[in-house]
Amino acid sequence: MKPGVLSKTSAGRPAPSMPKLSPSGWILLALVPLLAAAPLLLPTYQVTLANNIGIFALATLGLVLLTGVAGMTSFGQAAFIGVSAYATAYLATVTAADLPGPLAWMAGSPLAGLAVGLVLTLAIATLLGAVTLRLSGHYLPLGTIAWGLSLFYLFGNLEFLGGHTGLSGIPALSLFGIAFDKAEALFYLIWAILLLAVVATLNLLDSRVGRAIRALRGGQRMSESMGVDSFRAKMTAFLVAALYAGLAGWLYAYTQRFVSPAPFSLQAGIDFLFMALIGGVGQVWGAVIGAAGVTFAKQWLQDLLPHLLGRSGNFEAIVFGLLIVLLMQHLPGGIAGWIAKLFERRRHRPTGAVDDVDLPDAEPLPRRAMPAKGEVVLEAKGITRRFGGLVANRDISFTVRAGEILAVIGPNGAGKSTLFNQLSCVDHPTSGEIRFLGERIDGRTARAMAGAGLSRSFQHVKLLPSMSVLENVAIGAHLRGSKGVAAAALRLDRAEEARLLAEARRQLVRVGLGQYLHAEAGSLALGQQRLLEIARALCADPCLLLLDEPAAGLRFLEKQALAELLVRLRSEGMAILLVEHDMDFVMGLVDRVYVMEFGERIAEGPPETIQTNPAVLEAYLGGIE
Ligand SMILES: Nc1ncnc2c1ncn2[C@@H]1O[C@H](COP(=O)(O)OP(=O)(O)OP(=O)(O)O)[C@@H](O)[C@H]1O
Repeated sequence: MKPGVLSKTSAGRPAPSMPKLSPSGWILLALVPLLAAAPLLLPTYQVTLANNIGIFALATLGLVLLTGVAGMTSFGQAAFIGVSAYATAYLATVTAADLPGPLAWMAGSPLAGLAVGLVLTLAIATLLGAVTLRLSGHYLPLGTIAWGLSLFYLFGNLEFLGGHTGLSGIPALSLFGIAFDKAEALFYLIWAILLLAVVATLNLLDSRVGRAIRALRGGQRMSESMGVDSFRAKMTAFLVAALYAGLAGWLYAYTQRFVSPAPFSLQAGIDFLFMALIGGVGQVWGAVIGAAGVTFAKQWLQDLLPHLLGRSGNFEAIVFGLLIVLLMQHLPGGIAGWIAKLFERRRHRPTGAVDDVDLPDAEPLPRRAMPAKGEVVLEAKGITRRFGGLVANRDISFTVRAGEILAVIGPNGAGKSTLFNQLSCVDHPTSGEIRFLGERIDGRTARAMAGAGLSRSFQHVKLLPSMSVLENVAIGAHLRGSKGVAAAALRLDRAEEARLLAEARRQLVRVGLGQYLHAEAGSLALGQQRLLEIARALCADPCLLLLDEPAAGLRFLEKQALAELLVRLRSEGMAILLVEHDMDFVMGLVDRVYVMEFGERIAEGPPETIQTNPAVLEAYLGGIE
């Protein structure tokens, strides 16, 4: 075993003697020699087809990230390719005299075409993203449709871009003295870029930023509460997708040596979505499979159908549509998803993220300064929350101190959830103040509070069921890392990533889930999922834990384990506030109880006095056993 590498014996499995190759590693190992030999063995016609597949796969890869992983549907991928292809074609065909003086050097330069194409694509994506990504629902798909349509007509109407006839006469690509004038030479360039993009995407998904992007599918309330900037994560996915489209556009211009508006139409944008869907939504290799599948299927239908149905109609589109419907019905995860299902023993990494390798024994992350035991951590001062005429919380005041557990109880509709939402900064009081470590926090965002040391769990468990337990918990440590997209794509984040995962493992061991690190989170029992949420909250290194009905749905032994954990956390100086229905659980555990009814306080004190308080017994109709 390598020094500095922990075996998985803590997870109950034997220590492997050498690092294992990931499934993607095996695919690459098999693919590289095949790709190296392909142009030498295949006829030029098929090499050209493979070049098209490579370019389509690059654009589809962006959609896999954007639509498959991050859950944002875009019809505009073809339009992004068009921007870059036109920029490349224009600069490749324009003469120096036609450009303004300082830009004259760009005429005929493929690298200038690449740079301008990428800059334009990213600038437009930034603008479009800024307008649509903050909006929920159908705004992004609609925005990309509008953008795809308008760009298509723009290309056709701009005189200097050749109008509907397009730009032709693009010279063969020549880079650093190497001529890419034949399909075979272009093949190596296209597939090298594609494989690099695949590896960069796999790396990105297997990182702190990648987890933030993948967490978008689990609902933003959860990820924002863990300190993830959802808008930034969306923008990252959007820009990476646009970057791949930009690269595809540059390659397209030099492969076809001619550009016109038709290949960048809305229809083409839809075709790219089909490629992503057929290949496998969320599967990085699905981009390659989808691009190849759709290209071959279209080719095959074009050859076959005229023989079967005659030459009078365009039947390919109809048969192709039917094939897609059938495929989606029978293989909703696409072809790559189906293959992954066949091969993977545990399907917990749909995006090809962290492989089942040992967790490095990393240096612990720095911890925040914790308040001294007894110090007031949270203070509610006269909180009132009105919904129109309804007063859900009226003049609520209490404190929670470091090393103390406070339970907020009350019958249904008492206003507990409303209070919890305000304390966790998801909602804000109509009047009154909330102070955290002495600072006023009402009005702040849940994300800001995650950074300040307030961490929470959810009444209805919010996790990413197809992600591993370890990765789910590592989302909690998001703010304790700082490496960005480039570092992740280039694998320069490994030391930090090791520390984040080691922290996630430490918290999982702490809550008693140490043997489930690599299990799919969705496969855990509800009680274990609640513990996972607590481990995720602890990963943020909080000084205040807000737990929303943590014992709901738990079996007796699970409740006992949870109570033991909370007692341990309290003894370590954690301030804990829990909203709970389960009286047995609360009374045996907490230091103080705050009882609400109809939005108001009816009692407050230690469990012993609360249990015999007449107002409380009355509120609970029948009393507490
Ligand atoms: N967004 C809202 N708009 C209008 N009324 C609301 C809203 N949220 C809560 N309420 C009302 O506020 C009151 C308190 O609701 P709340 O969900 O806080 O109670 P609770 O004690 O958490 O109940 P339960 O134990 O059933 O979850 C209820 O009458 C509820 O209908």
